[in-house]
Amino acid sequence: MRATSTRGKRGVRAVAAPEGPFVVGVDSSTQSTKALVVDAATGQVVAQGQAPHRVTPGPGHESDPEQWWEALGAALAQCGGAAHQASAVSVGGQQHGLVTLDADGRPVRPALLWNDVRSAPQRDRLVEELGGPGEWAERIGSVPPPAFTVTKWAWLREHEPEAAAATAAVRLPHDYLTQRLTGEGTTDRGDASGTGWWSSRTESYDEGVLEHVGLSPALLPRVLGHGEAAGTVRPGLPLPAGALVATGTGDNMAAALGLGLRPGQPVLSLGTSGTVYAVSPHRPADPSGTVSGFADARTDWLPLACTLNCTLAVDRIATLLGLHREAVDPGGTVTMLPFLDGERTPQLPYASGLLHGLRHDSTGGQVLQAAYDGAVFALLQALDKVLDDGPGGGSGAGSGDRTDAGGAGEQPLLLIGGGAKGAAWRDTVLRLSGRPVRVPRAQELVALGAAAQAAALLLGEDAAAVARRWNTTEGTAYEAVPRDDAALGRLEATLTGADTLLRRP
Ligand SMILES: Nc1ncnc2c1ncn2[C@@H]1O[C@H](COP(=O)(O)OP(=O)(O)O)[C@@H](O)[C@H]1O
Ligand SMILES: O=C(CO)[C@@H](O)[C@H](O)COP(=O)(O)O
Repeated sequence: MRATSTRGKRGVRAVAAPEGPFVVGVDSSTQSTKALVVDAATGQVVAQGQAPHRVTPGPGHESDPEQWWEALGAALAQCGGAAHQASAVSVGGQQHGLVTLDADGRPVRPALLWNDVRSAPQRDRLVEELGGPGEWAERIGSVPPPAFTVTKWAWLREHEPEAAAATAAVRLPHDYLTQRLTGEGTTDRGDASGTGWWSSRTESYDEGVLEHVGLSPALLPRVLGHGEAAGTVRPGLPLPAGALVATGTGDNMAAALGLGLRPGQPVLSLGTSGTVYAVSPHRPADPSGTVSGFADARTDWLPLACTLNCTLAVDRIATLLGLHREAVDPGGTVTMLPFLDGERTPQLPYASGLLHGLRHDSTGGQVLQAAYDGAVFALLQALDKVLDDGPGGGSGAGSGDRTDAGGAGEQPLLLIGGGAKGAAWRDTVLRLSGRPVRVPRAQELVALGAAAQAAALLLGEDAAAVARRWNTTEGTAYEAVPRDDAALGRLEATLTGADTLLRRP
């Protein structure tokens, strides 16, 4: 396959002396916090740091929010003096997590994370009790999967009523960190749209849903408008006191900003979660529940499908096989559905991993390749639905802001997230999608998007325009290869054939 490198005049890897001012972008995601100090003029990353998070193993996935705050301090400390010169900061964070705070602003219990599927029974009940999938899609914009905050709050009330009763404030991960910086309870429309209690129809909290789950709106943060400031950094924190704090947003919305996405441009992100999404001028409302109808961090929409099993699941299979993650072999008849955490796309919260088609001559490398194939297959199955979403029959249809790269079928998939660094991931996406792929050279697109949001607030610009000015999509382009329809057919047949097994609680 042929690869070509694209390079703009002022790429994010420019080596010229920074012009300033400096801004800080933060990605507080599932596995770690990453902080970038960025030159607002050029997008050049002048310093960066990263510190890990602990996630509980087992049926539930939880993390202590205090630990995210400590990780943010550690990541900023690694940035050295540059962080102390920052004039603005913004925080992108993993979506959906339920952070419950007491009257003193301290966590009542660890946060329930997006990939914790224990709330699947509460989810099923909520969808039924409030009018069914069609009503949820029309009213909220999404049929909530067990990832959404509303299902986690329902789980908490049922399983730990004393923790729910002690809760004086409910926050999302990025809200929690923003509040630690500013002292103010704020959020943005992008992250709010993943709670299940923010209506994309009215663009406000849905009091009917909140009443149904016994949550007072007074416990929720104020939803800031696009471009509004969340506040300023308080004294005594690991950033300059008085620096501006932008709204922040969910990690996928931040990456969309970081790429300066135009409507219709598809993105495939390979991290703890796998996601496929595109910016759209149309409000999504998918009653099948495959596409979450998120708002983006500006004034558009972000139809998105998300899998629970992506890089961590494939790395786990590699470890079980005793293989390096790149040690894949082509060919063979093995199929794997690597649903180690249950799955959200397809909607199989009770599923576990499934291996099929083993023969005497199957190699370990083929089994590993099958894990990559299964993870990518789940994402690609949802991609067409993501791109078809909206009344115009395509996420870019009717938009004056449409990319000039031609029809949706010809658009390269932008491949981002930690997995985009790996050849096995990239080759699997090329082989199963049949699409051209582009891997931006800039690697931390969530943190870069948050930095663009901070720069936009500081300079009075639009955040996506800032990212475009920074040339963040510059990178290596890979030509399309013929799609491996045989492998896709085997996966489809395994998924259909094992349906009963995969649905069993
Ligand atoms: N060189 C690499 N090749 C392939 N995968 C990689 C490489 N480096 C990191 N990863 C993968 O990236 C994942 C982390 O991606 P990231 O987007 O940072 O996750 P998250 O934002 O969910 O915390 C790890 O689980 C790991 O499997
Ligand atoms: O649940 C979703 C999106 O709906 C996830 O994409 C989370 O936002 C977690 O992201 P990562 O930590 O994997 O980046």
